[in-house]
Order: sequence, then C-alpha cells, then structure tokens
Amino acid sequence: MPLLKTEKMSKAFGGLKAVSDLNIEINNGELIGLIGPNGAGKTTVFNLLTGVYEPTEGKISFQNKDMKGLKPYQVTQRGIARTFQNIRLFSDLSVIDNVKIAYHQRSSYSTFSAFFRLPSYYKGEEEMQRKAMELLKIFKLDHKAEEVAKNLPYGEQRRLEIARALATDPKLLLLDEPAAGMNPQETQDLMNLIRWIREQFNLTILLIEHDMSLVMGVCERIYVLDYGMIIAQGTPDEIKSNPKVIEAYLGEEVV
Ligand SMILES: Nc1ncnc2c1ncn2[C@@H]1O[C@H](COP(=O)(O)OP(=O)(O)OP(=O)(O)O)[C@@H](O)[C@H]1O
Repeated sequence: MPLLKTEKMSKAFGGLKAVSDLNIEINNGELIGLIGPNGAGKTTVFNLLTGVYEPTEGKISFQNKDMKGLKPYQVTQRGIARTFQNIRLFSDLSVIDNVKIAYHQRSSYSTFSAFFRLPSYYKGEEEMQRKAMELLKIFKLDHKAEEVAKNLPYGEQRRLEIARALATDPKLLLLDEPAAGMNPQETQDLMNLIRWIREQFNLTILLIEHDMSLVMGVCERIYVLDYGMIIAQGTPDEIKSNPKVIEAYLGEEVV
C-alpha cells in the first residue's frame, strides 16, 4: 500500500488547469523528485497535498485515508510537513523558538495546563527545549539557538526551515526547492543531509528542485510535470534520456 496516492488530482484556476489528472504513488521510505519547467504546476501540487487548495477533481489518500476537506494544520497532524520556495520562518523570533513553535503544534500537554502553568506544562516545556536543541545540533545550528532567525545567512535559514518541519514529526516531508540560492558546496552538503535525515527520521521525501545535480544525485524516482500533466516518470537515468523531457526542457540543461 503506498504512503501517498493521488488519483486524477486536478486544480483549475478559472480557465487554467494548473494540475491535470495527476496520478502519483509514493511508497514508504522513498525519496522522490518532482521536476518541470517554470509554471508547470509543481508548487500547486504541494499546495494540494498540504490542504492549502482543495482539488477541483480527484482524490488524495495518505496512509490509506482520504484527505478530503482537511485544513493545513490537520494535514500536519496527519504527518505531512513542508518547506516553502520562499523561506517562511518567524523571522523576528529566535532560531530555537522557531523550532519550539512547531513542537507546540503536536504537544501532548493541554492548553489548560499551559494556562495555569501546571507541572505537566513545565515538564513539557523542558522536554521541548531539549528536543529542539537536539534537532538544532543535527542541523549544525545549536550554537545559533538564541539568534534572531532573520539574521542567519541564507543557507542556514533553509536548514532551519527543514529542522522546523521535522519538529512536527512528519512521515512525509515535502521540500520546495531546498537548494534555491545555495552555492555548489552548500548544495552538496544539503544532498548529504537529505539522505541522512531520511534514514534517521524514517522519512519519505518528495522534493521539487531546479538544481538537476541535486535531483539526479539524490532521488530514486522522478516525476516530470509539464503544463500540469505528468509527461514522464522513472529513475534519474531514464528521465535524463527521455525525449519528452528533453523537449519540455528545450533550451534548459537537463543533466
Ligand atoms: N493562486 C493562483 N491563482 C491563479 N493562477 C495560479 C495560482 N497559483 C498558480 N497559478 C498558475 O498555475 C500554474 C502553475 O503554477 P505553479 O506555481 O504551481 O508552477 P511551478 O511549477 O511551481 O512553477 P515554478 O517552477 O516557477 O515555481 C502557473 O501558470 C501559475 O501562474
């Protein structure tokens, strides 16, 4: 049984079909790429999977359960987390608070105990602080825990966004252009990090990326979108030599 399945998932904006009859299946533990030229519909797919948009037609199932009508926070609680093409941190908060807020989204202590500052609240807070620091350590951001997020260099903000997504304890992680704005060394480090977190956190990952060296280097399977439709799917080698893909990317570098 696939972890995520879309059946004929479509999204129209007025007369424009941004996503058309999309059938995707992702199995537990896979690392999958979603690529395509500008405007192909990739981000719209992420917005559909995370409850930002409702499909105009079709169905999304996650862990064999229908996702129909779920709000983004409910999708997070079901186990899907994401990062954004344009980084969306709480830029005026500290690095560690950005992660702790994400823990709050799934914390077990009640608002009641938080309001009255009951012992369970303090225990919860301590535990959260400890876990947040552990996550920051993994992302080599622990020494910057108290810095204001917006003051971090760009590459570190991207890493923090991934750390924050992981704090919600997802089963499926959606990464929207994680290497955007990174230099080749940062991209290489990110590739290693993505592989490593998949193992450590038992994750399944779907990533959108324009950097073909990252996609081809890290993904096991790739879906190619063009004009909202899947025009090809397969291993990196199959995708690189697929004539439809080469045509869609005409004028752009595929390999
Ligand atoms: N909220 C919206 N309202 C109207 N049209 C939209 C909306 N969001 C996206 N679109 C259109 O849907 C199409 C797909 O856009 P989308 O952002 O999903 O593409 P993309 O593959 O992520 O592109 P890029 O690689 O440039 O980020 C585009 O033609 C875009 O203009």
